[in-house]
Amino acid sequence: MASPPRQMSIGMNILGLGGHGAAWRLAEVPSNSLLGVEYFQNIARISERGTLDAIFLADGPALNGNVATNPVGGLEPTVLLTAVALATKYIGVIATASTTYNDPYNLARRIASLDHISGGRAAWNVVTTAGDIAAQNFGLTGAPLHQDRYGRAAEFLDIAIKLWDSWEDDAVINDWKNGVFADAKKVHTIDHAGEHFSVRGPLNVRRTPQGRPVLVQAGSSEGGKSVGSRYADAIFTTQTTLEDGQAFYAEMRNRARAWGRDPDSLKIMPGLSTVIGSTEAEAHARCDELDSYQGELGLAGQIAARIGIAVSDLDLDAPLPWDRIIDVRAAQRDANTRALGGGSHGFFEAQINLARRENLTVRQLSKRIRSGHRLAVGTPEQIADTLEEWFKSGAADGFNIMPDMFPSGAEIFVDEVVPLLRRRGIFRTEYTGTTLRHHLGLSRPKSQYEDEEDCERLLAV
Ligand SMILES: Cc1cc2nc3c(=O)[nH]c(=O)nc-3n(C[C@H](O)[C@H](O)[C@H](O)COP(=O)(O)O)c2cc1C
Repeated sequence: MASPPRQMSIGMNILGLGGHGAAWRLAEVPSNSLLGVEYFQNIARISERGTLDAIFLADGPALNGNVATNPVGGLEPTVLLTAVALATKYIGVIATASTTYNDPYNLARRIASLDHISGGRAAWNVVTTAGDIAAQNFGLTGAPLHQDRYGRAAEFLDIAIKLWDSWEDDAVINDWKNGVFADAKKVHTIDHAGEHFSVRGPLNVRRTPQGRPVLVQAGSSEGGKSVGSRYADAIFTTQTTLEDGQAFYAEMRNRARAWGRDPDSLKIMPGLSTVIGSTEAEAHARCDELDSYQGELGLAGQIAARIGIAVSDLDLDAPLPWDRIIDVRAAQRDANTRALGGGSHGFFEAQINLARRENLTVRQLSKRIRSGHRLAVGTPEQIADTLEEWFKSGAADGFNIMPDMFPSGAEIFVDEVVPLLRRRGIFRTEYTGTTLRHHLGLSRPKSQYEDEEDCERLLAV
């Protein structure tokens, strides 16, 4: 029987009041909407109307960014997404949480709770959290070294998966007449003793509707790619050119294969920042208006922050200072330094690759990147074209969309772009399941302890 046509996955990344740093200046809603749930529930309903796979919340345990010029900060994602899940029925909810500044038991429990409450729509975007500001909220002077962060992340994920598996699916018997609630042999301690953690288990939350919540991973350094290809169900990434997208996509599938995984079990979802207008001129006018609030230095400042060079050291009309860039990259690659303040290699590479491939000046580069991701400014057809191109040319299985402003940017995408993707046969016209794993085309994993049980049962024969 012919397999169903390959369909792309789409997440809606709710970055504050919009993916553009100046969104709050033209805000369609008051900035204190970020402290309520209605704003996020509304965007989730719009996204669900467009049969998107999930909404996504980035996060970090620090007040990052300049509070003098931006409404930075925000509600904690797992708490907020619980309220969003209750206001929706199908759309997935992806919460970002750090492996560096959490402990496995509590975080595994929180995400499992969200999966039960949402009826199997929860995902955890696994980050190790770059930057020194967060570190200083947890008794450290600076971000731990890259390889230390990812070493901890790998062990953290091992534990979280064991905890989520610690109740077998048929552990609960609920025989109230005879007073037997569960088969205790099917609720397992995990007895983990490792370099960073020791955790007894079991989890005090039963196995979730998805078996395990979906694991998303964001971080494209060597460590990030290793952890992502080994554990993640989906990768949120940031390539800015089609060539780099294709290279990353192929590399991650090969890495997954090397871990003994089916490469189709790993969905690659690059970010895309969008500014959409009914005409190209209208889209650019909308973008220029937003840009005018940030000014060229403000836009260049975002580039500077991600490459670890002061904006005052950049000449807007010149290319990036490649000699300095090479030094930063060398320091970054030196496992014993904390170049970029421990910042993201992924964002660093994404920016310099675009600048180098197209020989862009700083000013030109700053017009092509928003929130660290590739920026598409144009009509709904042009947005659908670039999504289709990346999807069909081996650069993406889906995308994490970051509209310039909410809610209008989400509405335009859902009402104007989604119908085009459907007509092209590359996106769903309706939900055919109720869990996020189903939407993403992922199977429901068995508990690792079932295998053990099966082995013991077989041995006992
Ligand atoms: C696409 C993308 C999204 C990210 N989102 C977050 C985030 O929401 N919160 C966070 O603390 N780190 C985020 N990061 C950074 C990494 O997860 C992590 O902090 C890591 O240290 C740096 O990433 P790297 O592996 O690219 O160097 C993101 C990185 C990428 C590439």
